[in-house]
This record gives sequence, structure tokens and C-alpha cells, in this order.
Amino acid sequence: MTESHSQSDLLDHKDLLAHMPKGWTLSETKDEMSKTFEFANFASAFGWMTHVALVSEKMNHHPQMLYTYRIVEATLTTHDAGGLTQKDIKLAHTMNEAAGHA
Ligand SMILES: C[C@H](O)[C@H](O)[C@H]1CNC2=NC(N)=NC(=O)C2=N1
Repeated sequence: MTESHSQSDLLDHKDLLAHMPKGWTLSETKDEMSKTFEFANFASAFGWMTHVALVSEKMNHHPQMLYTYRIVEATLTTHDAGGLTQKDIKLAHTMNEAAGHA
């Protein structure tokens, strides 16, 4: 029987590992995923962060982003679910595309 996966259901680890967006890594506790994005300069980094912020507002799903000049450390989790869901996968792909990563 195929279960119906809602966007906010916790993903199991096998699913996660099979569908990790490019460059993202699972935390030890497997309830967060992170990626460090490096940009050519500060303006590019901050422009990307601004774009991500607006997209995440539309999705009502927000990343943690810690930046230092042109390096941005992004972390995703679904706080309401206490772990990783399809929303995190979707936002990770969106962040990758906006950074020009396949
Ligand atoms: C009230 C608001 O809908 C919730 O707090 C949203 C906002 N953005 C969110 N972002 C993330 N990453 N996880 C959440 O559970 C979440 N919940």
C-alpha cells in the first residue's frame, strides 16, 4: 500500500540519503541538512540570501543562514515536525538552483 506523504511528514533516513540535493550533508542526528555556499563576492552572497529569504517567505519554510562576507552556511530542518521533511528537500533544490548549482 503506498502511503500518502504529506509535505510535512518526517522523511526516513533511506529516503533522505537517496534524495539528498547536490552538496548537502545530513547532520549526525539526521534531523538537519547543511551546505556551505561560496560566492564571488559579498554582493552576490547577500543577493542570493535575499532571493532565498523571499522565496522561503512564499513557501513559509525558512532556512538558517549564517554568512561571513562571501561564504554562507545554510542549514535546513522543519521545526514544526522536529526533523527533515519534503519541504526541506524542496527548499534545498531551490537554493541550489539560485546559486547555479545543478
Ligand atoms: C508560524 C509559521 O507558519 C511556522 O513557524 C513556519 C515558519 N517557517 C518554518 N521554517 C522551517 N524551517 N520550519 C518550520 O517548521 C517553519 N514553520
